[in-house]
Amino acid sequence: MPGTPYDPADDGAQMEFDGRMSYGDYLALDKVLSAQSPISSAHDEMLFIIQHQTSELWMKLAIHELVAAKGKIAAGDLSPAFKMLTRVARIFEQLNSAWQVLRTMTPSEYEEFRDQLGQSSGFQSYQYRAIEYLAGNKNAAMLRPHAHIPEVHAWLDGLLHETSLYDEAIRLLAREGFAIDKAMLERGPSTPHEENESVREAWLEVYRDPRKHWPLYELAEKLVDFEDYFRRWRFNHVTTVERVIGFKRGTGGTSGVAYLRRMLEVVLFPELWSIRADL
Ligand code: HEM
Ligand SMILES: N[C@@H](CC(=O)c1ccccc1NC=O)C(=O)O
Repeated sequence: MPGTPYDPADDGAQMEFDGRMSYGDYLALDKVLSAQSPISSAHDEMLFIIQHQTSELWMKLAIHELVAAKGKIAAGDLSPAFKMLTRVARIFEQLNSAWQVLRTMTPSEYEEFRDQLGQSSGFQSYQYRAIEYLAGNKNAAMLRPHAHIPEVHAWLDGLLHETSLYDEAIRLLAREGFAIDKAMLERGPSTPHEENESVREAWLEVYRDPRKHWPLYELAEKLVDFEDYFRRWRFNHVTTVERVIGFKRGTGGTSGVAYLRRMLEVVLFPELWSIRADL
């Protein structure tokens, strides 16, 4: 009715929360929204903090999905693993779009607070390292920046020594009857996977007759999708870094863009890429 302000309570909206769980209670918004504490007076520092915090939240979900997907592959229960891996790819798609927000920050704006960051850097993101370990990019040297937080170090060390998502896919190939080298199956999982002929042969067979091996074929494509989006994340990162700090050294102590370009060469699932030339 004109002139009468609408009151959603008339429609049944709950308006009182004494003793009842509210939206903010459930989501612990008191904690989440009080965790942004800029250390400078630069306007863009809030953007920088929120960009990283939201990335870390999405990474938390990606880890949750990757751990579960690995378990499902190990159990031979592929359908739920497919859903989880699709979700991980979508998370990376989301993180890839998010760079557009950060890119609105110019070098001059970043320089207003960069010095205050000290030696902190995304290089020390333990969730990022966890994702790399889960995917199979195992490098024990990356544990060192976490020695000062024993629980985090122990968690990452555990992931370093556990099988990766790809190790589990290869074990599944063996269980499905493909002739996978024994050494491949028995290797300690704390070193990075290196391209292996028996694994290549197995995936080739899968791709040459998808209908016969549909679940493995679908698994392979989910893995490729994940790696595809992950590569795009690395590329977006290095391009944003070049745009914002050029070829300056990183606060984490690395050469910066040169280091990140080197990381673009990482291949998580080499056989799944190399067989494409033979199909
Ligand atoms: C203006 C924005 C950014 C700049 C200038 C920047 C710069 C850098 C640089 C130079 C490095 C190399 C390590 C070092 O510091 O020496 C690095 C690593 C890293 N950054 Fe960023 N970064 C930015 C935004 C982000 C964002 C939004 C994230 C998301 C969480 C992120 C995550 C990482 C990760 C995970 C690494 C380690 C990569 C690896 O070791 O492969 N960075 N960053
Ligand atoms: N490595 C960046 C600093 C940086 O980007 C950063 C610093 C603290 C927390 C997160 C960061 N993001 C990604 O590396 C730089 O060299 O400017």
